Amino acid sequence: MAQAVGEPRLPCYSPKKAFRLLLWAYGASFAEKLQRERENTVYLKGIPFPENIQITNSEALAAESADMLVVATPAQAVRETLHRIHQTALSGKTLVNLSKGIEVKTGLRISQVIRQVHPEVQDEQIAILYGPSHAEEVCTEHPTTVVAASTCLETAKLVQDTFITPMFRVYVNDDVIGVEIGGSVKNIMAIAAGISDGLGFGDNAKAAIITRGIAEISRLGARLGANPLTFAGLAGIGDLVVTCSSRHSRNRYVGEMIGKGKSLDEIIQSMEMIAEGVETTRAVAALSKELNVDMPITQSVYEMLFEGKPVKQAVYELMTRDPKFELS
Ligand SMILES: NC(=O)C1=CN([C@@H]2O[C@H](COP(=O)(O)OP(=O)(O)OC[C@H]3O[C@@H](n4cnc5c(N)ncnc54)[C@H](O)[C@@H]3O)[C@@H](O)[C@H]2O)C=CC1
Ligand SMILES: O=C(CO)COP(=O)(O)O
Repeated sequence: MAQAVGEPRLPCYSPKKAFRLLLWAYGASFAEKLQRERENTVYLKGIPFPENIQITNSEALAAESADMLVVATPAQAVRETLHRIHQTALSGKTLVNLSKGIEVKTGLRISQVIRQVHPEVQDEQIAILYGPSHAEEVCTEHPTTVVAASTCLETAKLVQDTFITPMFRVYVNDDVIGVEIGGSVKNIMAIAAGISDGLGFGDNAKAAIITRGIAEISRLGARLGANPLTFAGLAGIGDLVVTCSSRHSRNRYVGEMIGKGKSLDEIIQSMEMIAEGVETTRAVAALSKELNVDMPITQSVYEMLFEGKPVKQAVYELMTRDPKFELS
């Protein structure tokens, strides 16, 4: 974009931080490819790695040499990945989770999975970094805001300090439950929003999904002990808006293809990347039943994805439920 004469120049490019980064990649051949090409041509083509990133396929090396570990595998793979790390490697270290989802086989949030696999890790060592942050925009330094949550504010602030740049603004929160529920359950709403797009519905329908979606997310969060205000924040409405409206969203894409009549299997086969909302729909549909929390959009997405309910029938059923009081 042309810059107007006299307009102050934005300090667009963040000063590089002096951290040494070791990226653990899944699969030896993928790790070698990344190290050789110095670029992730599969996921972020055209973005060269900064010089301070090295790649490894050794989880032992990655964990032992780090002061801070960042977990960013697909949610359902966090458990098996952490199992490969020896407990002594985590002593006194901060673990930052980016992975968004609820584990299907246990119904646990990712911080709970971390604690279950590594009981020696204390809650105070764990932080969650969530928010509206598509990698495609972060890596081109478009302004992005996220939230670092930990039960220990010092840990949240350490993560804030570590990740913040002029184009990547990090807030802190102590509501781990709210941040994890907001950032994970929004993926189900993104599938619903995509289905709406695939059916050719418009802005009214999208706004309805976002608004009734956050109501549903808040109900589940409140039942689990979250602070309701967190859902007005970056891992609540922020994450929800971006995922329901972005062209980068994989979950919205899955929904759009479902809305256009494709089967879930063929959509997933055709994708290189993970759409967390699919498995999280399974987990949250079960959790909402177990906890007796009314989550009609989640239930409907579950029926469309896994029980073959026709999309138009699902929309009709959602729209003709008993009339309700808005704030219930
Ligand atoms: N891409 C994005 O913009 C954002 C992603 N996230 C979250 O980060 C997590 C990862 O997302 P992406 O990097 O986008 O996914 P992706 O699908 O692009 O990459 C996932 C990575 O996990 C690896 N992987 C696959 N199976 C694995 C296994 N069994 N064990 C360990 N690693 C395995 C793959 O090799 C790949 O490098 C997800 O939970 C996502 O919701 C959060 C914020 C933004
Ligand atoms: O959580 C995300 C952005 O903040 C990624 O969402 P999608 O997986 O839907 O692309």
